[in-house]
Amino acid sequence: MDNTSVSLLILNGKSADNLPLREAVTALRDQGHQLHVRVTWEKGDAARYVDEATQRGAQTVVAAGGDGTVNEVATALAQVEQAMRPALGILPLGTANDFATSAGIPEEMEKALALALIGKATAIDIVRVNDDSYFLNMATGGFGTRITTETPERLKAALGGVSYLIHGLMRMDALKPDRCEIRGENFQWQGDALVIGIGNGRQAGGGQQLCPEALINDGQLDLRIFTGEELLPALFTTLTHPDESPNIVDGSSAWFEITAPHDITFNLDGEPLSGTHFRIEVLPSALQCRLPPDCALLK
Ligand SMILES: Nc1ncnc2c1ncn2[C@@H]1O[C@H](COP(=O)(O)OP(=O)(O)OP(=O)(O)O)[C@@H](O)[C@H]1O
Repeated sequence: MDNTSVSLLILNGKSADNLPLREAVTALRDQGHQLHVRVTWEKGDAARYVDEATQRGAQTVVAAGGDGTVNEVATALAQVEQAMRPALGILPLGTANDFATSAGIPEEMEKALALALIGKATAIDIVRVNDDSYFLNMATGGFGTRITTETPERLKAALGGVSYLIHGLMRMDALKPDRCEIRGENFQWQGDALVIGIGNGRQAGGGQQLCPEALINDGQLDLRIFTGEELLPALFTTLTHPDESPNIVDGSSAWFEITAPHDITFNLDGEPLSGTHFRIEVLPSALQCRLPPDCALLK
């Protein structure tokens, strides 16, 4: 890529007041990059800015925010005609940044922005759920009418690790195992599931490796089902001694179909989706993403 290429940076408004980012943008502009910055106010703004980027013929759209921002930008990019689709760059500015962290994106602002603008673009998979929902990193699902997909902001800031995972994925008091059937290529399972993790990427919930072997360019999804009655013992054994846990079922497939008599709520990189039937399907090599050369998520 040359310095005359056009890039558009979509910045989550929550992170707009960020001096290191301002300095990094200035530094890259001084190097000759045509970099437009757009700030979001609410859901839907990212998609509108991706439209603008496409109309400008931008080579790159940078998602500057957390996993939810990356998801919104990636979802919008996946719907752009392939020939016109800009590459995705990522600037981690969220609370958890699970995708960026596991992909090895630098935390330092200028390095991350340089990678997002001029790093080598690699084809990666994105995942479609039913007709029009997508995720790039991970879908986590469970039963319970009061399942929340968002941790209250202050709690999120105060808690890390497992506490965040538990609160972020689902509220303990609402979670109960329930019957479901999961099918994939050469995979069939029926039973009481407590939590279902389907990974294109590896980690969710602030650093928890739910699908530790997942790769984002292998055309496959990694599935991990937590069975058993209670989340805490299951999670504890899983996260500390995954090989010994009796409460885990693993699978791998390019698609999974999940059906249940009662509503399941899936958290798709932060976006909730409820229903009794889900078809979750990998779209191989659907996005070009600027990633570090030694990215652990690439095969
Ligand atoms: N100006 C804004 N203020 C508050 N929320 C916003 C704003 N602009 C967009 N959003 C919403 O923020 C959500 C995405 O937040 P994002 O995931 O980037 O941050 P985060 O929750 O801190 O990240 P992480 O999931 O990595 O912890 C989306 O639902 C988006 O619609």
